[in-house]
Amino acid sequence: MKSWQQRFLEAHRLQASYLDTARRYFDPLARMLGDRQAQRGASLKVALNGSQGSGKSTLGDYLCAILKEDFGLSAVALSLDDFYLTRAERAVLAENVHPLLQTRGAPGTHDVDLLRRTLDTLGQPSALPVRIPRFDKSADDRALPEDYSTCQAPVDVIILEGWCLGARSEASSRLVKPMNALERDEDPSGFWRNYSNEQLRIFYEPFYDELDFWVMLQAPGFDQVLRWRSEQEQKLRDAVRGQGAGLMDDGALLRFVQHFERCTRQCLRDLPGSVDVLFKMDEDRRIVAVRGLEPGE
Ligand SMILES: Nc1ncnc2c1ncn2[C@@H]1O[C@H](COP(=O)(O)OP(=O)(O)OP(=O)(O)O)[C@@H](O)[C@H]1O
Repeated sequence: MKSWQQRFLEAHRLQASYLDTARRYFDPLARMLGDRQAQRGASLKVALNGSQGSGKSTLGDYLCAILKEDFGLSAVALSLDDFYLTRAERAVLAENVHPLLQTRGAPGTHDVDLLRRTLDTLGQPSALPVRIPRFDKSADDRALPEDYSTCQAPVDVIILEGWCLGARSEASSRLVKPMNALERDEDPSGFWRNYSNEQLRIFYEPFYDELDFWVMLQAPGFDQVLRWRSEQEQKLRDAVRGQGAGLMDDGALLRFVQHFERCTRQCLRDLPGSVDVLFKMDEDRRIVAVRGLEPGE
């Protein structure tokens, strides 16, 4: 095992078996990204979609590490979650558009313009390090600029991961029937989901055209997403050992996940056919099928 791999496993508290998966699937993906970047001769912007808890940020970090250590390329991984509108901006939307927009998550609660500017800046030579926004989930607000991370540009490979990255607007006829209790009880007129849908059409879809390469970690289904999310919540509870004020119980978690359900289901249904590389996963996050890439030995 290489020393950077050892550091990676320790930092992510992963079993060594992650490296078996990586050797077979993620190393060939890194090679592919390196080749694409060389062909472009400029920054390669990679989109990584996967439902909540599917392993996106872990994969993003792994790809950055291998691209740097084994391929000598500069790389950075960003999360769409770091580009949520501030709490105050969402309060204005909640007041003026729909109360559900106070909750971060659905399309319409990201600052797509800030995201686009950040990615562009990371692709251009710059004398000063580029500042990358960070969202503080415990405060439910964007962190102060002095707490942003920084990165030296230009970056060869920029990886952007997000659970709704790639979600597209739908025909309004598909929005009529509520998908869950949250939509039925808190958005009976459908105004919230139509607003979100319009945001996808106007802001997110044009942004997708600026991304060069698409990867998806496909969960086995939406029910699994809830299970993964509650596992994560349990780990957080264990980590804070009883001081878990602000952490969600099962009812709160179910309501929270319902904010994401429509887009997550849509991505699971529609994205697999259009991404460059697709990894299908089982409930233990084992890769059971792959498309768009020749697995290694
Ligand atoms: N290939 C894998 N095999 C086993 N466990 C994994 C794998 N990838 C990630 N994990 C574990 O799954 C959990 C979720 O991973 P991660 O945080 O990367 O997911 P995510 O998609 O970024 O989640 P979120 O959307 O909630 O931020 C972590 O505990 C991580 O260690």
